[in-house]
Parts: sequence; C-alpha cells; structure tokens
Amino acid sequence: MQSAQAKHALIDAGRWLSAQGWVPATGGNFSIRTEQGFVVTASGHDKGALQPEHFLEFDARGSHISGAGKPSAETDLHLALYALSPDTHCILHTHSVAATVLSRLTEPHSLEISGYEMQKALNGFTSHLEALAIPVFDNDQDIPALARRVTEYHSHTPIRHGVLIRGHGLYAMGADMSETRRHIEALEFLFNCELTRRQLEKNA
Ligand SMILES: CSC[C@@H](O)[C@@H](O)C(=O)COP(=O)(O)O
Ligand SMILES: [Zn+2]
Repeated sequence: MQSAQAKHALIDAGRWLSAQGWVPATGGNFSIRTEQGFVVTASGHDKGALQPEHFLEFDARGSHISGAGKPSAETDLHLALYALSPDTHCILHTHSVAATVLSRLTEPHSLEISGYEMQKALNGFTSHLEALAIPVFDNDQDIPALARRVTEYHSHTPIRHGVLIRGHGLYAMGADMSETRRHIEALEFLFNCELTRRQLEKNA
C-alpha cells in the first residue's frame, strides 16, 4: 500500500473508532504497513480528527522516512507486533471502557473467552466452542520493555488477534485494515458480553 492511501485508511478508521467512543482524549494510535515500511500516527492528536500531516513513515527497521512531529509514544509496540508475523499489515490500538476494565479484572496472563458465536469473526475460528485466549500484559511506561515482554510471550504462546494492556486498552492486529477493524469490533463485543455476564453472575 502507498503511504497516501495508508493515511486515508487510518483517518477513516480513527473517525469510526472515535464515533464508537473507543479513542477518548487523544488515546489510541494506529499503523499500517506500506511499500517502504509502515505509517504510524503522530503523538498526542485527537485520533477521531486526524489529518494527513498527523502521520510519520518509517522503514521496516524503524528509520524515519517522512512526516514531522513526534511518532506515537507506543511506536515500539507496533514494531514488536509487526515483527511477530509478516501477515500482520495493520494495528489499531484503542482505549475502550470495556477493554480497560476487563483487563484489570483479569489476574492471569490471558483472558479466556468461549461460548460466543461472535468468536467466529476472528480469523481462524470456526466454532463458538473453541477457546479464545487474549494475552494480558501489565501496563508499563517503559514501552520498549513492554514490547520485549510481548515478543518473549509470543515465543512460547503465539499471539494472533490482539493483546490487552492492563488498565490501558487493546492492540488489535489483522492482515489488512478491514480484518483489523473486524477484529476490534468482535473483541469489543466479546469484552462487553463478558463484563455483563460477570456483573449479572455476581448480582445473582
Ligand atoms: C490519553 S493518554 C494515552 C497515551 O498515554 C497512550 O496510551 C496512547 O494511546 C496515545 O499516545 P500517542 O503518543 O498519542 O500515540
Ligand atoms: Zn494507549
């Protein structure tokens, strides 16, 4: 994908994610692979009102190609997630209430979900009976350190659709923009189902 096309796809995704309430108060960051490397959002902007000048382009090794300003504070996490699989071409990071709260309620290293038909919206799933495990990492202001923990986890347990950062949000990945958007929408739906189920069970 050419960088101009990539920026437009990310601007459109930002408007959609903002309308869902999943990127409040400048939270979130987005990237997509390009012919030369990848395009990532600049830091600190309202992700629902991005303009073409709110992006930077880097080559696959992280060397700057174009764009002004500071890249997203979490660019190293995008780089680490791309390095896990050549099939990942788009990464969208969100700060929804459901992902933020549910990740705090999940003590183990992964959020286990099963029994929902919506799991089939995730690449590779063919049945609600298959177990979905979304890895959960403790939040860290040291993003390179967090990125190293993600890389290490993947070496023993493959990361497929996304990861949760505890009390922070979701990083969703896919083979292209459309798959990544579908993964975010499905995961958010599943997080809301799980939160509601847990609340109702607690009150029963
Ligand atoms: C609103 S604070 C959120 C940030 O700390 C960060 O987590 C985030 O998602 C956005 O950072 P950014 O540097 O704009 O890409
Ligand atoms: Zn964030």
